[in-house]
Amino acid sequence: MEQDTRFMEMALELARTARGQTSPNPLVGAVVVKNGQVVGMGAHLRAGEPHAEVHALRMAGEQAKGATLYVTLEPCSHHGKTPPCAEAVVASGISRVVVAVLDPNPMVAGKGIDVLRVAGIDVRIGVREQEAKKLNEVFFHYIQTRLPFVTVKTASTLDGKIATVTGHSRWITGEAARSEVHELRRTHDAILVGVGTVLADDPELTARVQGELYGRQPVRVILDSQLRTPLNARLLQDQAAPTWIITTPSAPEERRRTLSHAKGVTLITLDAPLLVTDVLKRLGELGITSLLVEGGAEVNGSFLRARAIQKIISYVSLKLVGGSQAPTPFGGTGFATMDEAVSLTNLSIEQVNEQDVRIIGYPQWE
Ligand SMILES: Nc1c(/N=C/[C@@H](O)[C@H](O)[C@H](O)COP(=O)(O)O)[nH]c(=O)[nH]c1=O
Repeated sequence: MEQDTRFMEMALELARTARGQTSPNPLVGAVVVKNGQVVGMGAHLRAGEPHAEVHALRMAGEQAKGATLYVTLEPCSHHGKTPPCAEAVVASGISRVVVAVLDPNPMVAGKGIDVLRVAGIDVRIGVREQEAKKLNEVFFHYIQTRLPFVTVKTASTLDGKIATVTGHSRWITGEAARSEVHELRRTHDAILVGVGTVLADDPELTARVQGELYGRQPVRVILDSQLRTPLNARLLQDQAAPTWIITTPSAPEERRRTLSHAKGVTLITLDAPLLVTDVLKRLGELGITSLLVEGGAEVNGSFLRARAIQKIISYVSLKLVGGSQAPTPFGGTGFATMDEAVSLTNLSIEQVNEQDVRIIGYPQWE
């Protein structure tokens, strides 16, 4: 029924409006329709606040009786921070529910649907299911693995360089591509770089618009086994966001003392050598559901080697800089043969402007 598709698209659009705000909860949108008229709508805006269905049903009021509810994720049936939505839907008098995708949370999967069907509500599942899954790729990954969904973002020239032989890198991509990266940062719980990038670029690793801080600031994670992060690093001065420095027991004691007193800094000590899997496990335990890895080459190479990347976002600037020693996006030991190269699926390739191309893909590990 194309009506169902049309109204589910509306619910998906509503869900997207809260992008970057709902972590660790999913993005959810809901629309209540009676006799072809939209009488209620809502989105889940922040964890702990009402779910999308509750907002939509409140707006519909009495008109929910005999109406249809479109919702992008199966209504919850367990008492989380808010009462179960499935019961609220039954109480509202809704007679039909269309769900895009079932909740992947083992605690919930299908239970919300059962509550609705037992109450005599007609339920249809799977309208715009692929879009609904993609919208919550982070939530689905985290709820099933308790590990952050890892996106690696790279920016390189057409001949694959992230800097010139002299280390010069500002800028490879233009304004439009770089402002997309700030939007990307805003939607992530944390950004991770290696201390090499801190020493080379002295980055702020904040989400900004026109140079000013804007929106929710991600946690900044620095992999720094020997605590080489300089005290005068910009990201230690601005108090713009927490900075977690992940180190090892062999780091010099006086560096540990100095850095642990720097404002906004938390030291996290893991066994040496720092392993990507240990880092991700700890970040997952600390509630990081989405991690944006911004390099450098060594860190990207270690994530590749560990097969710990869910998504790649690569900006390629159509310019050539040459230099056999100029660094490339993925360093480290690399794979020995082309057979081991990892392919990307679900590709999206778009020109950001006449100079920059954005390539998004999902590594196919198995
Ligand atoms: N050189 C470039 C990038 N470079 C990315 C990192 O090397 C920089 O350290 C990081 O963007 C600096 O972070 P900031 O201080 O918070 O702005 N990334 C891009 O997308 N395009 C580039 O041309």
